[in-house]
Amino acid sequence: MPARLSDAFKSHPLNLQLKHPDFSSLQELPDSYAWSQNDDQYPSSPGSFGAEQDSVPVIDLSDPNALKLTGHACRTWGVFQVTNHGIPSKLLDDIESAGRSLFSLPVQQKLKAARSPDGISGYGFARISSFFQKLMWSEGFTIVGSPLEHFRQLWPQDYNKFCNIIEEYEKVMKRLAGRLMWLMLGSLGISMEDVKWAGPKGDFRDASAALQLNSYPACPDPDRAMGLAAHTDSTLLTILYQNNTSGLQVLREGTGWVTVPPLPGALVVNVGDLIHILSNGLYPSVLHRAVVNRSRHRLSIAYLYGPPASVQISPLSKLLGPSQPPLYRPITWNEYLGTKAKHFNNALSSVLLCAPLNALVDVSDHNSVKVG
Ligand SMILES: C=C1C[C@]23C[C@H]1CC[C@H]2[C@@]12CCC[C@@](C)(C(=O)O1)[C@H]2[C@@H]3C(=O)O
Ligand SMILES: O=C(O)CCC(=O)C(=O)O
Ligand SMILES: [Fe+2]
Repeated sequence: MPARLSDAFKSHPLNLQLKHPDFSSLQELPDSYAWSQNDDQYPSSPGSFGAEQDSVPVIDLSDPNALKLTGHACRTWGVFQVTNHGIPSKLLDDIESAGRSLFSLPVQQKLKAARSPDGISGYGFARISSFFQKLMWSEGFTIVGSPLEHFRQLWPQDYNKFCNIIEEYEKVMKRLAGRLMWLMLGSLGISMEDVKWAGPKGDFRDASAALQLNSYPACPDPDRAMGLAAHTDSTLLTILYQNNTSGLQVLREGTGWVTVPPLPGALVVNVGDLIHILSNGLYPSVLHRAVVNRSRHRLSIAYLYGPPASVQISPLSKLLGPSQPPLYRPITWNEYLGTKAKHFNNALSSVLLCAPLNALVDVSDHNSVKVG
């Protein structure tokens, strides 16, 4: 029986089944949602006001320099936005309205499609909620494999229409993700023969993925609430569509939290932990979070892209040499998700092989490998 992404959490069930609130009925922030500095170990936003030059790179995929620009963005930021990506704006509108329709269903209806404690798909709080004392001001819906059964529960009449949108969205995102993989890896001098699991056509045919719909309702006390706590994605890369409301922030060394502004038609691409491992730390995964605001409902749709579930991911041999020993041990995607479920933001260091001394210090501004 080959490994399946949907089984990733079978041996890591979540013990807390949280009660789901009706956000719109809350006029005040309940204490269970009020975060203080201690609830999040990361610096709060000093911001980068006016620092025009310190903004997340935007890459036009039709630019002849896209390969170089992508490599540079991955080394220095771990995140960038792409334009001219070829995803039809109608499809982005459709997935946004599907998300809107889902989250505006009555709580009782949404709970019919609740994620089970050891499952990956369904409605609920973000999985990482279990690592925090306070609740996050958000709800999510995760799709791995067919959403048919859950959608039948949510929309007994219209489930087909929504299934078709998801299917189409996953199809085009898979293609874009493969293209982005080659821009990222190509920039490191990696080609098809170096990545056997990319398949005979190099199209990452057997890649797996999860689709995460995130909803952040308007919040009566946004400065004390957290939409989605700081994390890195346990993926090769993540392609994020955000509606016209800002909230995504990335942690930039030396600057603090930098907002990734929604640009009409653009998509955000994050470097995930598995590219961090593949690139032997040359492309560090980016720590990011979502904040909320007082007046606007925010939606985001994350396409979480990973390798075929049973492939062992390890630093690419072309990137290794006598002075570049492998920093990480081989690990499959499922195994990594299990590690994340146990160690959360220390998952990457738990895969670290004995660290050479020069990896413990900053070797350059942004290429440092953090331990612990
Ligand atoms: C394939 C994935 C990646 C997961 C777990 C599993 C399905 C849902 C993903 C997310 C989506 C929301 C943030 C995150 C941190 C979470 O809580 O659930 C992600 C997590 C990860 O990137 O670790
Ligand atoms: O909503 C956002 O902007 C971030 C979502 C995210 O980080 C995720 O789904 O992994
Ligand atoms: Fe994320």
